[in-house]
Amino acid sequence: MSLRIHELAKRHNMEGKDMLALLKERGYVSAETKSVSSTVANIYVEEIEKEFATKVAAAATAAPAEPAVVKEPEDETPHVRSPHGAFVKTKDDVDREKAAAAAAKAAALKPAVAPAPVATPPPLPPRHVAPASAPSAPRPVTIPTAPPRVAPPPPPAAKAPPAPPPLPPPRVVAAAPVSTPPPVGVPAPVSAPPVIHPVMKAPAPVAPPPVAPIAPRHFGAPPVLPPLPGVSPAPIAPPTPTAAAPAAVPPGEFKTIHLKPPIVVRDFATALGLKPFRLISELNQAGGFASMNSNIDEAIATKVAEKHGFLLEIKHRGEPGVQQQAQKKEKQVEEDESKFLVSRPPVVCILGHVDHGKTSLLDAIRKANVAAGEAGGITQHIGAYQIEYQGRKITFLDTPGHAAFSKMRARGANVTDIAVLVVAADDGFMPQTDEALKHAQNAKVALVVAVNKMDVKGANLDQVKAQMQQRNIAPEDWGGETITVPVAATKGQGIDSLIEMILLQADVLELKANPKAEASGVVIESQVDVGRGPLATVIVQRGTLRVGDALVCGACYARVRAMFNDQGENVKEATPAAPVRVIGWSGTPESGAIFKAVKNAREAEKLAEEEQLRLRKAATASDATPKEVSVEQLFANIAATQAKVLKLIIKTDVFGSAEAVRTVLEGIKSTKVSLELVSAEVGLVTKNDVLMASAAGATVIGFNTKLENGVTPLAKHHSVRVETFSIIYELADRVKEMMADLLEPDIKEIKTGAAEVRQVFPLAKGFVAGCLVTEGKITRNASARLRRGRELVHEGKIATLKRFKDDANEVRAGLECGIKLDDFNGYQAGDVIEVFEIQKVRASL
Ligand SMILES: Nc1nc2c(ncn2[C@@H]2O[C@H](COP(=O)(O)OP(=O)(O)OP(=O)(O)O)[C@@H](O)[C@H]2O)c(=O)[nH]1
Repeated sequence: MSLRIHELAKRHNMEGKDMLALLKERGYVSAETKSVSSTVANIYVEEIEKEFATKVAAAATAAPAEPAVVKEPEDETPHVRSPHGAFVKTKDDVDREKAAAAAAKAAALKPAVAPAPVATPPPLPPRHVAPASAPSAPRPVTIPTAPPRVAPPPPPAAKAPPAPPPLPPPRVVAAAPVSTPPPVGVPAPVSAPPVIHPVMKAPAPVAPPPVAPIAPRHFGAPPVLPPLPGVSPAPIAPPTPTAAAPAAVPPGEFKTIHLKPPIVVRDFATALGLKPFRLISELNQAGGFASMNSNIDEAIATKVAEKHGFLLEIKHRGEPGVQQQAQKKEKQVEEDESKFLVSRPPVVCILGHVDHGKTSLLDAIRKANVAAGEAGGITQHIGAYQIEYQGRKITFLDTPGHAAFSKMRARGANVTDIAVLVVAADDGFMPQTDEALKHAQNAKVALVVAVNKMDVKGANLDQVKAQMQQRNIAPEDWGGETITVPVAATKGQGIDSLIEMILLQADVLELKANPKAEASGVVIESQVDVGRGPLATVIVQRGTLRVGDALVCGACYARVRAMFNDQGENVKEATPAAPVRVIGWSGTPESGAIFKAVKNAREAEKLAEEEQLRLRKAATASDATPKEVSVEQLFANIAATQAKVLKLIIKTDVFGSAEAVRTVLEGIKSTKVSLELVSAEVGLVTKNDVLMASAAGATVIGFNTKLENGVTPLAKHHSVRVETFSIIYELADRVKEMMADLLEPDIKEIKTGAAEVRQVFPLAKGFVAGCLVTEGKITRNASARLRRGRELVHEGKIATLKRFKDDANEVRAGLECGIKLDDFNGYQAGDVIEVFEIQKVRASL
């Protein structure tokens, strides 16, 4: 809401430009505002209205006290202060003046103020500034000090003392400019405008201090700020507290105010002791648009604060003070939490080289547990399980063994407290043993080495220990710190002591968690279950996870519908280190991802959506980023687009397998054929996968998963290849074959036989070579070449093959035969005729 300046002026019988000047002075419009058709905000319109109303009221109440004015003829200008501090007169004032002047005239018998201007009709609006071009225009200003020129000689006042002397000199000075047009506006109007007031701004040098004492009598209460130059503000009007506060602070006496970003107009105004609208006006003048809840730029806020006599200190988050406070708070939380910390079971993972016995060891441990009396439930593979040994629990991550799972293993090591490194006693350290050791060391987890297969021939514990020493993980009995346990997994030997050592290590680590905290933990693996939807096995690291909790995990969220332990039992809650399979996810969260419980499902969904958005943005941004391409790269890219592509849709049983397959496929390198994963998801191979493959020209690969009903006929109908595997090596080999099949086959020459020319026989037409077959067999119509020593003399086909006089289809090694090659006749004894077949073989990658 706003009002045009000229409209506002009209309401108050003012000229537009006067109103504009007034508004500018108040800071209600920008100093740059030039046009009266500009608008002024409603909030200021109201201020102006209030102000003018106050003045009218003040003037009205001041009227009865007026006689005093009569006694002060020198002060012909009973003043009301204009909204901007200038002196103005009300109609009553003018009437009183007239009466007073007449009385004075009569008394003083002195030629006085000319009545002429008074008579001049047009009720001059507020102006005292007469344009130079219109000197004849009726002027509201009369000069009391120079009356004789105009005034008709009035009858001399008998009793009046000489009147003029009391006139204060400034008034005379003030009068002078009247003849000069622009800067007039002098506070001495005798002739009066009928209405409230014109704006009469006293020029600085003119406005005299003597005026001051008079003013309050007629004063409303101008809420005005800047004290007029030359006019002491104090006696004129008690400034409003808000307006006065900033101006009251003398320079050098700055008070400091502390604010935290963002600096909001409302708060900032409160801190400065300003009314918000004043602050808004100042900010608007400084450029830009501010509203009550706008944030203010820190630099501008600092300046504004200084202007009002304050030093603004902005405390950013992360600044020492804030950080210290945060740390203190964190420490406090920790201290509070330490009260609730209780011992928790260790989380253990088993790492090692292929076939060194990880699975056997896990089985042996599980069996030991079963033997210890935990029997009953049918254990389920959920990626992790818990055993209880002598009343203490241990969580084992059931990690897969192949190198392809190294990514998951690496994450596994990060979730765990203790890594058991399995080393076969006969093989010793192998490449994957070192890789696993690296993961464990990077994850800074405690290490226990299980030297397995101690029962096999060739087991050499000392050799393994020596290798450990070389790797700076010397065993305890060799002066090092690494707990080393010899075991034979398949025979169950040493398993108890391995578990005891794990528990000992756990004691050393003093593993604790707060079961009362909000639940958080790590996803071990996830999959899609037909009927139950996405499932994820998680390990709770902190707090207690309960059915009904809302979880967020990256771009996925869940409301825990149900939870199952590794025995397949329905559980209502999971405490720290407990592995549980959670149902109720929106998708399949990634292995190794962190989940945490949040306030409610809505919050979880919101956070997950934000993450999805972030990921999408990141993907778009990376796609959009222009990359510098060299000419070589350009050609390489062109070649790449021409290269053959094998498109695959992968479906696996669990998320970890999908990653493993992906890793294996990434390992297939070829410059001729590239691989493109259209998708890699968890679940059954569905008809939808087939349709997608048909559209994309892809092949569907299932790993450890089955086909949905109807997939096979649909695939046949759409000529889509669907293949399933349960062994990852076979999958990799088959994919390599498929890739190679996309290439033109290589042509291979296979020598099938050779014959030596012994004698040359003339025929009716040409010659025939009498040969002895020296190797393989010679076949009619086979491709052949004739060599003489190293020289290739002729290449053609076996046109005629005779055994004695009869035609033969083939003649085997050790037999004699007659051979005629096409129309060749230049045989010589000793020549060798080689026979070969051309075969197309699968191209190499
Ligand atoms: N003699 C003997 N054989 C063992 C022992 N432990 C494992 N094996 C055998 O070693 C082979 C590999 O064992 P796994 O437990 O499958 O080895 P892994 O490390 O899990 O293998 P991946 O899962 O392929 O990495 C199997 O044939 C086991 O029977 C042991 O202590 N003694």
